[in-house]
Amino acid sequence: MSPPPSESTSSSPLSGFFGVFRYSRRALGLVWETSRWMMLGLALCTLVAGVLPAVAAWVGQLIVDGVVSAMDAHQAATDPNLLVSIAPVLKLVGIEAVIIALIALAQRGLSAQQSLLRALLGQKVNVMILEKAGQLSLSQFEDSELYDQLTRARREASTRPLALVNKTFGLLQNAISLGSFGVLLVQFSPWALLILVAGALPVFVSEAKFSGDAFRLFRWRSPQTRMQIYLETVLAREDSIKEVKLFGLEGLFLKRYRDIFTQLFAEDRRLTLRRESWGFLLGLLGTLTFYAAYGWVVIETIAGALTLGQMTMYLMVFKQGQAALSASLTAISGMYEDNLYLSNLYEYLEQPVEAENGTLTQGARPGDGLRFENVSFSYPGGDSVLQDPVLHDISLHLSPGQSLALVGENGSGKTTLIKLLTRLYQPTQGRILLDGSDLRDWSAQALYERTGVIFQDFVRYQLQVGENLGVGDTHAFDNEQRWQQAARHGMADEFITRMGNGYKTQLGRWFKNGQELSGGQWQKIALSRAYMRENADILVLDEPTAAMDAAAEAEIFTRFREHSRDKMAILISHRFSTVRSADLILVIDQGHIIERGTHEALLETDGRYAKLFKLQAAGYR
Ligand SMILES: Nc1ncnc2c1ncn2[C@@H]1O[C@H](COP(=O)(O)OP(=O)(O)OP(=O)(O)O)[C@@H](O)[C@H]1O
Repeated sequence: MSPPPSESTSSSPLSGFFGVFRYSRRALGLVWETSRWMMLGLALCTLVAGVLPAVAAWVGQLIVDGVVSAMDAHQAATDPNLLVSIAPVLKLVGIEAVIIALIALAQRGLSAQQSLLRALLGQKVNVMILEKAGQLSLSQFEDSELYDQLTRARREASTRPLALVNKTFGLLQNAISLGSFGVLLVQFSPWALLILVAGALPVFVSEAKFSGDAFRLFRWRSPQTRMQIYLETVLAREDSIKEVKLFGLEGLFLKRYRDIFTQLFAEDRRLTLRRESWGFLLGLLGTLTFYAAYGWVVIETIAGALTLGQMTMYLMVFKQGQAALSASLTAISGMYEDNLYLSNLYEYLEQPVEAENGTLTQGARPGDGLRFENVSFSYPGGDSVLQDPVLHDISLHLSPGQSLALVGENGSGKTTLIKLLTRLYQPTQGRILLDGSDLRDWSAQALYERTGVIFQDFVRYQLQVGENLGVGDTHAFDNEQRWQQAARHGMADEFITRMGNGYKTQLGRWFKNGQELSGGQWQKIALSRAYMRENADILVLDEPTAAMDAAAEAEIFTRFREHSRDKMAILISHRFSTVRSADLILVIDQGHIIERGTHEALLETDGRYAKLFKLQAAGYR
């Protein structure tokens, strides 16, 4: 593993400072879209909580000076009336109490709105992230950098945008307070204001720098964090725990998990210690300036230049001013981190999506079927440029009513061919035509509706049995009649009706009363899911019966042939018993078609197919 990026690459604190506001506008926009009323409420509470502390300090001065002059008047009076002397001061105390109550109200209002917004905004950002995920192509998903961005974005989706908004408002509130304190302080001396600001500046510079370092660290080590998340999943999920236990992998994986943590923690500790020590040293400067100003105010009061009330007010203003300033600086450095998070989020959200140009819902030559014309393909990314293409110069034609079987060793490219045919990837060379028109020109919707595919690694949804079928056709997701019809075709109805809740039985172990199915039963579910596509005329089964018993397999194919009589059927199988009846068999070897023909013709040729067939047949004898 390479070391973390050197600190020399960090941006200057000044550009960091201006960069701090880069995403504030977008974060505010997000809040505005989420709830206008709450945003206005936040602004109002911020204003109130910002202005009133200075007003309270000013009223405080009036009270102290009022008390002093009331005391003098009371002593000098020949006929002292206590009520008359204290009435004006008591009125001021009452006003001060109301102001403090208003500040408390504004702060409660802020925290109530913030906590409601946190939930709403978290949900909104998560939905945005997931919607975007739905638009990405398969190859984008397989790009590890994009996947990192997605993981990082999801990890802090519910907190960061609101944190940025809160800090922006907090900053605004403190800026208003500081401004109003400034108005009071300037009357004492403009230098006092300057001292206050200068004392706090070094802390800000160091905070801006360290937050930048923290984020770069966070970004740099995202692959390790992902490995940790992955190990957590493997060690704590029911679908992997069986193998982990039997192979005794707990110790091995836990060690790896701990090692990653130890390494990451060492970096964290280093950064935290540096950040806090610098923070303390530079913070001392702030304290020093505060006490210097304190001394100054005291001297001026003793010298008679300030009244007691003014002294109290200035000390309060100094104290609160400094608190507001350091809160602003912490907010700014926090905003810097939030900004870096948001930059990652928007980088992800703004990933270009492959334009969907196709609009065709009908081909140029309806009924022509599928054609591959000199198709070659390499997987994007990685070292694939240096690698041989996964498919070379593939040409084939399949008419409606015909069946095609693909045979070949593991990794020869059979599934890849299906991925191209379903437009999950685009050919690197050549083209694929459906009814005489390039697949690229077809509308995605029309294409998906015409194809029913079951991949080897079909998804086992932790939903009800019926819904596991319903996902095959979103228009009929809840349609129980259609579930039953599809299940009968896929031979799943028999075991489904025997289950406790029939089609409403929950599958998987994630939820209460969830039932687990056998491998073959899951395959029957997947197969039935493909049959949900009533209008599909291209049916593709990639190893659909590998986990089924021989009787079920034979029955499945009899039904499949009946169902696909006038359709295009494509079958991938390592079992020759299922392959032999196909109208056309292609033998693929390292991405090349090396033989093609019917079962009988291929046996006659006595090539690779004949050899493999005889090998398998011998195994059964
Ligand atoms: N997403 C991917 N990215 C990069 N390479 C891939 C990807 N998927 C498959 N490959 C590579 O492409 C080649 C063909 O894989 P493919 O899955 O098409 O084989 P297959 O013939 O279906 O194999 P099997 O019989 O084992 O299912 C393999 O060498 C594999 O390593």
